[in-house]
This record gives sequence, structure tokens and C-alpha cells, in this order.
Amino acid sequence: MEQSKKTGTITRLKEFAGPHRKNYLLSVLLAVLGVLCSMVPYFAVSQMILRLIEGGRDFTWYLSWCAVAAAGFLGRSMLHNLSTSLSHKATFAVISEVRRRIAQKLTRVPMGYVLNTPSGKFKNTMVEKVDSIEPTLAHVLPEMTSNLLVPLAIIAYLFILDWRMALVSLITLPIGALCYMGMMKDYERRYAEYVGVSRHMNATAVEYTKGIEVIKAFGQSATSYQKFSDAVHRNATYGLDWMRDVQLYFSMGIGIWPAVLIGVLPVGCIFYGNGSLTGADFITIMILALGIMAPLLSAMYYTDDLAKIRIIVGEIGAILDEPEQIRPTQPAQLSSTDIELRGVTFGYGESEVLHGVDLNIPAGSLTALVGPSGSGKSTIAKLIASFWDVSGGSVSIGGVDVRKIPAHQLMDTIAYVAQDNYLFDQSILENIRLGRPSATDQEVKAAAQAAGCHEFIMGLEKGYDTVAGGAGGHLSGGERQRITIARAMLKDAPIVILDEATAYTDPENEAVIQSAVAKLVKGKTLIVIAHRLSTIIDSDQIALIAKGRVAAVGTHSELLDNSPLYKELWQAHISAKDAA
Ligand SMILES: Nc1ncnc2c1ncn2[C@@H]1O[C@H](COP(=O)(O)OP(=O)(O)OP(=O)(O)O)[C@@H](O)[C@H]1O
Repeated sequence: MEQSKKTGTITRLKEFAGPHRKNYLLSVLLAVLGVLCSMVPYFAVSQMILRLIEGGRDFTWYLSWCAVAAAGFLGRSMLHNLSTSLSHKATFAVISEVRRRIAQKLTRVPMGYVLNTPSGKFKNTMVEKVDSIEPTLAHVLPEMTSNLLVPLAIIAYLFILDWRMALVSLITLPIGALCYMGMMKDYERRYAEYVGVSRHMNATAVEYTKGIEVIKAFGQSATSYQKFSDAVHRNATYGLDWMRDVQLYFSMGIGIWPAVLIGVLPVGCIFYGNGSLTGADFITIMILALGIMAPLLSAMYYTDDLAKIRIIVGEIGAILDEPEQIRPTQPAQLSSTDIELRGVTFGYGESEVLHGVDLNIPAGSLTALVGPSGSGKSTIAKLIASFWDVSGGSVSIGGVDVRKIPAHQLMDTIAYVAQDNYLFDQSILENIRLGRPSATDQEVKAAAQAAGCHEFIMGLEKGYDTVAGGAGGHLSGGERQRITIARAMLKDAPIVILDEATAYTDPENEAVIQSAVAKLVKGKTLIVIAHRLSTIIDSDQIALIAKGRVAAVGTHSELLDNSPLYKELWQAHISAKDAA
């Protein structure tokens, strides 16, 4: 598997921006020009004040400076608008690129990783998290640039006028910076904790709403509500405590930072008094000094958003850095649909689940995997379908290791019918057609007929156009399973893996599913993960899986004769059936 390198936030953002980088650059350039325009009114005001002091009464002169100031305002707002619209354009391209990359990544990582991650997590990152960074990404570059450049430009001009006064006008900067440092102390840790607390609140809210049926049925409302309300309370108090801790620094910073006249006025008076500063320069310096700190404060507000971006880009990066399954692109020559597992070992995490599985599944045969719960049946099936890569040994199809078969070819070769296959929120017709997108409506309906679902579909108000609902929620479990069997039939893959459902065991449904499966697998290599032994007694071979190993292989009668564990399972099954 391929492990991509860890990438920093800026590099990652640059990567996402791709060809739109020039829009960002242009937006920064326009923002800088906007900054220059925003200084024009300051300059015009100082000129007018000086003229007033000199006693100038030339109305058109004042009017023309007013026009210059107005042009400065206008120029600034036009350039600002252009700049932010360009950066918004670039940002929307960035966020759609991020979503596209995550979606593509999910097709390249082991399927098991996707199945093992709560689907809400991907959705949350792809939709909400990515959306939440949009405003910051769009504004941070042009606005932070201009908010930092305005004061820098003013300070540079002050140094040109009088370096001593320039230094005096910066007197509140170190005090404000100290307050800022106090405020930002432990910021990363606290922010990460705050995100954790919010996540916990989200999780309890989801749990509370999703589990409301169980909560009501078992009278757990008080306890569950308590858990939820505790999480809400913790979220609120965490934010409040944090704010209280930094409030003093914050108020001092906000109060002291912009108070530049504290130094400029008295020191300016002294220099003016001893004749080392002209009245004109003094007035210009006073006016310009007032424009230094406000933009710096605005820039400071972005630090919070930048930390948020760093965390979210980190989360996106963690998904994009997931090791990928490496598969060739050239089709492999499969000699048959024989499946062979040789010394297969595998574990989902640290602990091993399969400990050297050897199994031959001849082409065209029906092989049932049976065994106690948790013995490793589904894991074997998932390794054959290449949802995960084996840790040791090999799985091969037609003599070729599955790792050497291109992903598309493997998908075409195997139809995996899980216990609860997902139905998309679209018509039943389209849900079945997913098995073979090129299938005509007639072919889809023929598959539905063969899978025994045509009748119930026709009984629905909109027939095949009925929307199956999120995860097929509008249909019963048995109906959903039959639709997924129809989907697999349409796919017509030579190998079928069927994870037999433990639910929906009412005899009528079982009979329909059995006959649907019989049609599905004619002439195919079928692997059934069997939970009800009565459905697989006619299998060509039954592999008894116990504690991650193949304990025995044989026909039903051979295993009854030779395997005490199989006999035990069979007897338990018979008694359960009798009891039912
Ligand atoms: N996605 C997963 N992540 C981590 N552990 C898993 C995962 N799936 C299964 N396991 C563990 O691997 C072991 C084998 O599970 P597996 O589902 O293959 O057994 P099974 O025989 O199919 O069980 P059942 O009959 O109950 O479906 C179990 O201990 C199980 O807890």
C-alpha cells in the first residue's frame, strides 16, 4: 500500500488552489492597491487641516481635496470588492477541488477503511467542515494583507516625516503585543480541547436523536437526555471559562493598542515646543498615527480563523494521506474463476483475526462458509473481494493474486451482496441499474422479476419510480435485500459472494430469497456466508471456520460425520428451528 507524505497546511492549500493561485495573487495585488487608496483620505484631511490653520479660504482648493479623498474611498471600495470577488472565485474552486479529491480518495483506499469509518465523519469533513473554511479562505488573504500593509505603509511614511515621532507612535505596540501573547497562551491546546468538547456534544446530539426509539422504548429518556444536556453544558462552560481566563488580556489589548495618542500628543508637544517638529508635520503625524492600530487589531481577529483552517486542513490531509491500495491498470489474464487462499493471515488492527487460512473454491461451485459468530467468515469474504489487503499469504482468482488485478476488473468479476446493501435516495429502477449502468429498463425489470421483487415493486404507488429513500428506509429489510439481489443479477459477475442475512427470516421471505439466489448463481462461483445451516446443506463444499482458521472442509454429510463442532452447530440450528 502507498503511504503519501505528510504535507503542511500552506503546501496543501497551494496544491488545492492549483491553477486558481493566480486569482489569489491578483486579489492580493488589488487589495494592496486598495490599501494605497485608503491612505489617500488621511492625506487629504491632513492637507486640509494644515490649510485651515494657515487661514486658507480658497473654496475650490478644499473641494478638490474633498474630491481626492472621495476618489480614495471609492477606489478602495471598488478594489476591495474586486479583490474579494476574485478570492471568492478561487476559494469556491478550492473547496470543490477538496471535495473532489476526498471523493476520489475514497475509491482508492481499501474499502474496509471506508466501511470502518463512521459515514458521518466523511460527510462532516466533505460538507460542513469544508464549507466552514470558505469565508476565512476567501477573506484571509486579501484582508490580512491589506490589514497588515496599511499600518506598515503609514509607519514607513511616519519615519519619512520624523523618525522620533514614528517610534513614539508605536509605543502601544509592545504593550498590546504582550497582552496578545497572554491571550494566545495555550491557544492550540485549548482550541483542540474546545473542538473535542464540541465533537462530543455533536456525537451525543446525534446519539440522542438517532436512538430516540430505543430511548423511549426502554424508558431511558432521563439518562440519555442527561448525557446530552451535560455535553451541552460542558460546551458552554468550556467556552465561557476560556473567555474568562483571557478576558483581562483581551480588554487590555483592545484598550491600550489603539491609544497611540498617549505618546504622540505629549511627546509631539515637547518637540513642537522646542522647535524640532513643525506644526504641519505634528498634525499629519497625529492623524496618520490614528490609522495604525485598527487594521492590526482586525488582522489579529483572523488568528482564530487561521487556527481553525489549520485543524480542518489537517483533517482533510489525514483522509488524503490514507494509504492507498496499489493496483495495476493493465487487465490481468484470469485462467478461470477458481479462488485460492494460501496461508492467509490478517488483522484489522494489532490483533490477528485470521491465522493462516488455506481454502480452494473451485470455479462454478457453491461454497458455504459456516462457523461460530466472530470466527472470521465475513473477513475471508471481504479479503476475496479485496476490501482489505492480506497481512500474509495470498488470495488469488484464476491463478492471479487479487493485488495484481486492476480494481475495475475485480469489481466486474465479483458481485458482493452484503447483509444490508445500501440503497440510494433515487428510484428503485436506478437503484437496480447500478448493477450495470448500461442496462435498459427492460433488462432492469427482468432482473427484478428474477429476484422476486417485481410484484411488490408494482404494488408501490409509483412502481419502479418509487424513491427508495436514504439507505432504502422506505422499504422493509427483506424488500431491500431482494432489490440488492436484483442489482447483483444485473451485474452478472462470474463470482458471487452472498452474506446471508440473519434478519428477515420469515419463511415466506426466506423462500423468495432462496429462489432468487438460485437464479442469481446459475453457472457461477458462489460463496455464501451462511447463518442458517438449513439453506446450505446442498452446497458443493462447506468450510467450517473456527477461531480464524479453516477447521474442516467437506459436504454436509461428511462434516456431520467428521466434525464435532459442525455437528454441534447443526444440532443447535435444528433445535432453534424447532423452537421457532
Ligand atoms: N471492521 C472491523 N474492524 C475491526 N474488527 C473487526 C471488523 N470486522 C470484524 N472484526 C473482528 O474480526 C473478527 C472476525 O469477524 P467476522 O465478521 O469476520 O466474523 P464472522 O464469522 O463473519 O461473524 P458473524 O457470524 O457474527 O458475522 C471478530 O472478532 C470481529 O470482532
